[in-house]
Amino acid sequence: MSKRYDYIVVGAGSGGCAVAARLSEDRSMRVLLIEAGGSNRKLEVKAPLAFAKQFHTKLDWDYWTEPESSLNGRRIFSPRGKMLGGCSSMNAMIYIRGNRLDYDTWAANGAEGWSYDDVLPYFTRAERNEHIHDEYHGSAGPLNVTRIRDIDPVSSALVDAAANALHVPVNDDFNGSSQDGVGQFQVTQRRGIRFSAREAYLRSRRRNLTIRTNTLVRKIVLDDGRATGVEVTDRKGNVERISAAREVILAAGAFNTPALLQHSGIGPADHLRSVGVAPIVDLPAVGEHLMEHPLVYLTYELREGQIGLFDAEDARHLKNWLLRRRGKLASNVAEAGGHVRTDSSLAAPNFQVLFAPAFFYNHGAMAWDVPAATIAMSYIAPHSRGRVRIRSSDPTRKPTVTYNMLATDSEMEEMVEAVELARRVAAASPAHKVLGAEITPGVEVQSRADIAAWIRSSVEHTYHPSCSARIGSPADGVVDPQLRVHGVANLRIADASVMPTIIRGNTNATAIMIGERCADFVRADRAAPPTTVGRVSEVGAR
Ligand SMILES: Cc1cc2nc3c(=O)[nH]c(=O)nc-3n(C[C@H](O)[C@H](O)[C@H](O)COP(=O)(O)OP(=O)(O)OC[C@H]3O[C@@H](n4cnc5c(N)ncnc54)[C@H](O)[C@@H]3O)c2cc1C
Repeated sequence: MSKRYDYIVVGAGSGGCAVAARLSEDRSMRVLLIEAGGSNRKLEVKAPLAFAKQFHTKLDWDYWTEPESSLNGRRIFSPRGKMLGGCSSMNAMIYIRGNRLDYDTWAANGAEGWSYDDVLPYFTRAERNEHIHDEYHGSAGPLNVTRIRDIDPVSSALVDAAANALHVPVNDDFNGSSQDGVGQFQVTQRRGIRFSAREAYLRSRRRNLTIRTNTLVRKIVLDDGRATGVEVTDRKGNVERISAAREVILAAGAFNTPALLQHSGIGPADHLRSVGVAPIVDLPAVGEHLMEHPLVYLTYELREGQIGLFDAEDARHLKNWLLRRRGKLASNVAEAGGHVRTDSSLAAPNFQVLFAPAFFYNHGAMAWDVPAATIAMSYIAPHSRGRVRIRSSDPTRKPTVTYNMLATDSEMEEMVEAVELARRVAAASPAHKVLGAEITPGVEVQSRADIAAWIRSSVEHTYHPSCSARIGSPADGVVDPQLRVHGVANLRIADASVMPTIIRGNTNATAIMIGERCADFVRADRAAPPTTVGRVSEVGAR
């Protein structure tokens, strides 16, 4: 072992930046933050509109699922940020925390200390909201939250149409007393530029916080049931071991965190043996229970007089953004939307609707040659679960990912109803004044069976993989409510993989909240007096 730190945090994404920064507030603690990717100082990271230009580049882990059995065997592209800030440097910047019911359900099902009232102080501690100053928001935290300044008239028309067609309120704060309704999204930006977890937590350098980029963690080093460090490959390909005197904290995201555990011998023992990894802790839930939000895109041509973001790459818009940080390049594409129910008897919204004044289809990989808009429906209360499993003992190979998306009939029923609901919005006033012909699914797709077939052939996801190393008992979970990995001392997880079930919303704010909480759990354990670890026994029984 070459170097010693008190804490090693693996992964500088949403959760990892938060936990590393908070732990290093105590200047006597030496913290090492290790990131496989490099800098996030790139135009396609900073300019909000450009986020999809990162896909399939070196900023992206570029995951693809295994063939999905309910989706005609399609393999689904799943980008993941590989740079400082992780996915918060790649995402669409929507700031949503989910629904109160999500957290209260976590707590009711055994995640003690994770009710909405428990987590709210951590959301507000992390937040610096430029506009809203009430008991639901923070104004002194590191994460800047604002609204885009130049919302497109198409987005505003779709908000009004949704309120009219669906009889839901216009809501200017989905993170306040109610998540229901439609309106403009809050975003993690500052003055027209993306504000990732790196900008939030790593801007001021601390002598006791070391950040190593372009360094891949291969596995956790275990010694007699304890995590004592990590094994890494540096940018030159050298393999090195680094030790942690106190704890190792995994924050490598919902795909790579369970993969790292499995490479370290922590996971379903039979599977580990089958790929040549010696099991050390048989923990069957590692990599199981993966959840994601299925998403479909309804797209429409715009009527004459509307242009949306179609001309955003014109030089004058680039100039406007470069000089004034305003205009179309500051758009996060999904500028507005909200939370709705396909069945009014549901206890909470089951869909997030997203309005974009642009043609956004197949992850932005396709273009339409006249101005267009998108109404996307994200299924925020799904049931299906997938899994993440390493495919070999080689830590440089990506694991297999299977979402098992829309595996139940009831989920497909709700998706079909969501498509019908989106069409009601498109037909309502004032949307019908800005939207022209439907591009996808297209007017010929009308029966429920045809809509379901279209969904199977085109559904994607909302980029929110979660729950693959969830809080739960050793039988069906990976970590306890203080985020300690079962069966291994000095090892925690602080990223989206610990969510017991996926929240009804976008997952960046929650991953950051988890990082904030993890730091407090670590600090509380450090402050606690040492407890005995031995047990009494009869001398003769030894
Ligand atoms: C295209 C896209 C759009 C999205 N839009 C939104 C949105 O608008 N709003 C929202 O709230 N959420 C959005 N999300 C989701 C949200 O950003 C993520 O859920 C959140 O950032 C996940 O945080 P995390 O800490 O779990 O993981 P990540 O942020 O993914 O961090 C994991 C980090 O670990 C690093 N890492 C992984 N393996 C290793 C290893 N072996 N060694 C060293 N480092 C490693 C990775 O490179 C990465 O930096 C989006 C995501 C994407 C990809």
